[in-house]
Amino acid sequence: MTVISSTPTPIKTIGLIFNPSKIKQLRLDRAKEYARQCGLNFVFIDLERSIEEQMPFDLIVHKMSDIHGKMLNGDVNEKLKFERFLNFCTKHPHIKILDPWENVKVLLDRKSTYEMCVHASETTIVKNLFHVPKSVFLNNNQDNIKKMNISFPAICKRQKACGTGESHLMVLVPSKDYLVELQQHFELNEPVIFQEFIEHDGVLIKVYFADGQLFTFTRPSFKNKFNSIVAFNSQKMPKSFDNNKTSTLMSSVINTDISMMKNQVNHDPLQDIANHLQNQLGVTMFGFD
Ligand SMILES: Nc1ncnc2c1ncn2[C@@H]1O[C@H](COP(=O)(O)OP(=O)(O)OP(=O)(O)O)[C@@H](O)[C@H]1O
Repeated sequence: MTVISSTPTPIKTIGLIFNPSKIKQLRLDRAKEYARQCGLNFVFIDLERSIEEQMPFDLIVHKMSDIHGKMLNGDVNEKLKFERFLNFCTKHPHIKILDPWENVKVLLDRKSTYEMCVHASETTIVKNLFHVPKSVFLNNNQDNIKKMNISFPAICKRQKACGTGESHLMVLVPSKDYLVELQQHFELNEPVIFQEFIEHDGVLIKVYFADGQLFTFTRPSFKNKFNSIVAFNSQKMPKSFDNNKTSTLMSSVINTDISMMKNQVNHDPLQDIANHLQNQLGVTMFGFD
């Protein structure tokens, strides 16, 4: 008699720290079943109680920046959760964290992210591999604003990259004449960044990078010309080229053009850029446009 024994797939436990809206948005509940088939056990970590009691974990994936943002806004409960997470990481250095808070925190600020990206662009083996739009940082949206050495159109963003809803509210500025209108969109003493608008014919390539693997998506974006101030939420950009979902400021190319564009995406330089950024930023999962 022949006995065939099938070796069970080794199960690794991944602890996930995401707020309920992110779990919904990323459909992590549904991903649980798929993960199981891949030998992964997804566990949603509850930061309201001891993380040790919820062990074991082989890896923890988190979006602590959301909790950090609320903590900075004075939420005491979120502060406790944040501290619980940091203490846990210190006490259990053998558990891999995606990504360590030390490395993630640099990305909370658009200025430090910008500086790292500029540094990466200047030190790449292949020079001119990527271009970081020229940017000027100001402590508020009116100081020296007319004198800044930047060409228009430009885009004005908050220096804080995440943590609050406002971090994602941005404004397109067609020319210097419109700078006065920014007061309606930003608090007077809010640090901002003015960045030159890079014409991209209304089409963006979103690149997501996870542990060496590249995923690209084509998304609608702003047309090259706009004649008034445009305030928008970067989290609510349309995901498809459907004419009904894009505004008149957005491109509305037809399906055949999109598939042509997708085919034209050259993955090799993108992979090089992602590798360089990963070395520079020290994070495993990130995205860029
Ligand atoms: N310098 C620029 N030139 C042209 N378009 C830009 C520029 N900066 C941003 N955009 C447009 O605004 C969108 C959002 O900007 P950006 O990607 O910088 O925000 P983010 O901080 O990465 O996003 P989020 O707020 O969602 O985290 C881009 O996807 C692009 O459509």
